Amino acid sequence: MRIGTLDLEQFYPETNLQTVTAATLLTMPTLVTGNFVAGASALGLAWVARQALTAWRRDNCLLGSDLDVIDTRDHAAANTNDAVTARLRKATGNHDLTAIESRSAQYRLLMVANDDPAQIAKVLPRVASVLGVAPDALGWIPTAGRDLSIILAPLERAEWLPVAFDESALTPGKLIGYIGRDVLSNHVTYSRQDAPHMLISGTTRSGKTEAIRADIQSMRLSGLKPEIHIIDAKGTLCREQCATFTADMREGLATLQAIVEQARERIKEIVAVGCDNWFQYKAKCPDVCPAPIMVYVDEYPQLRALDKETVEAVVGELSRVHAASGVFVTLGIQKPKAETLPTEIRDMFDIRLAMRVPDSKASGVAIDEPGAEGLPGAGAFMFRNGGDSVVRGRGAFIEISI
Ligand SMILES: Nc1ncnc2c1ncn2[C@@H]1O[C@H](COP(=O)(O)OP(=O)(O)OP(=O)(O)O)[C@@H](O)[C@H]1O
Repeated sequence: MRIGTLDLEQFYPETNLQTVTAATLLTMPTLVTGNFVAGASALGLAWVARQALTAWRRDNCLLGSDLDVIDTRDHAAANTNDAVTARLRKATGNHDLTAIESRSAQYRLLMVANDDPAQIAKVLPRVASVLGVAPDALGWIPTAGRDLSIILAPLERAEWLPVAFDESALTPGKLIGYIGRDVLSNHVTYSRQDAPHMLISGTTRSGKTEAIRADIQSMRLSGLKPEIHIIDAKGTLCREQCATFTADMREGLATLQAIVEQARERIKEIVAVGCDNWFQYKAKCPDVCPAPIMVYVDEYPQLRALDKETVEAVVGELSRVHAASGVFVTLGIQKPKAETLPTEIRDMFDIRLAMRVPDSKASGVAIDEPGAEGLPGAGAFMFRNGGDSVVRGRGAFIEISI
């Protein structure tokens, strides 16, 4: 996912000289030998492949996936931006264009109804100057919906809007986590049923603690009465309502070992009634199925430093062997490193939330791609759920709830 890189070549596949030349050279031998049908088919195939690649690159330019048509009601008050509208009309000669401005947490969004994204792409650098931002800081979604393009201009930090924790995005009876809102202001959520364990990365002041708080709140609001255990070396999560809290790593390890015992017993119970996992068990035997157990370990490397082998064995058993037991683990980590988070463990943590991390290597460990090192902090995130593409946005600020 890229925000702000604007490559005009993406919008002119038909006139891309290199592609046409390469395809012509490739098909030359068949044409020379007189096999015109094979030559023409190869040329056609090259053209179709180029079109498909272009569409893919264009659609992945910002969000990495197809977008639903934007529901403007979800955005903060939308207004026509006259300066941008005038500049767009002048630059394109299209007097039907109107830029509607709204805001997401960190961006000013300009929605432009149009049937020719290329026309707007060409004038984006000039629009950037009207908005007072560098052209490469502009985000651009050329195919945001039917005849709709969206230009994203980053807001000054002082203008950022906090994202309220919005309970309406959750579903009672389901373990849905509320992350926050993406760059277009859509809710970002995930389900523990799709992937049980979560990794939250972020340096100091990045918003990691707030993200953990939002997750705990989400789980509580599921109505499934989760049993919450918190192991937090810094102690900042001590105000959360929970079954156990400790800032002492030895005690934390003992808590995890006790939970592993419970997980082993649960798996026996689940298998005995012919189920594969806790969710099936819950659906089949709601009266006897035990509550979900949520474990939050903030600053995991500190716990690991206590006794590397034992901690890894316990976290490995919980996350891998007993992943179906209804025990859900969330690890918080400031500086994700391959040494402290070996692949065997990391691979079990499919829900990845990265706030700002120290460098691109850490971003690679946190979210399997660079970028989180450039996040501005205070809740700005990159989020990935399993194999899905990364979503950018701003995390919920739990103090404000809807
Ligand atoms: N989602 C958010 N929206 C707005 N502001 C936020 C958000 N998350 C965090 N902040 C701001 O950033 C500050 C630091 O957040 P938080 O305590 O979560 O950071 P942290 O990464 O856990 O840092 P530390 O490791 O130092 O505790 C908060 O006090 C708040 O002012």
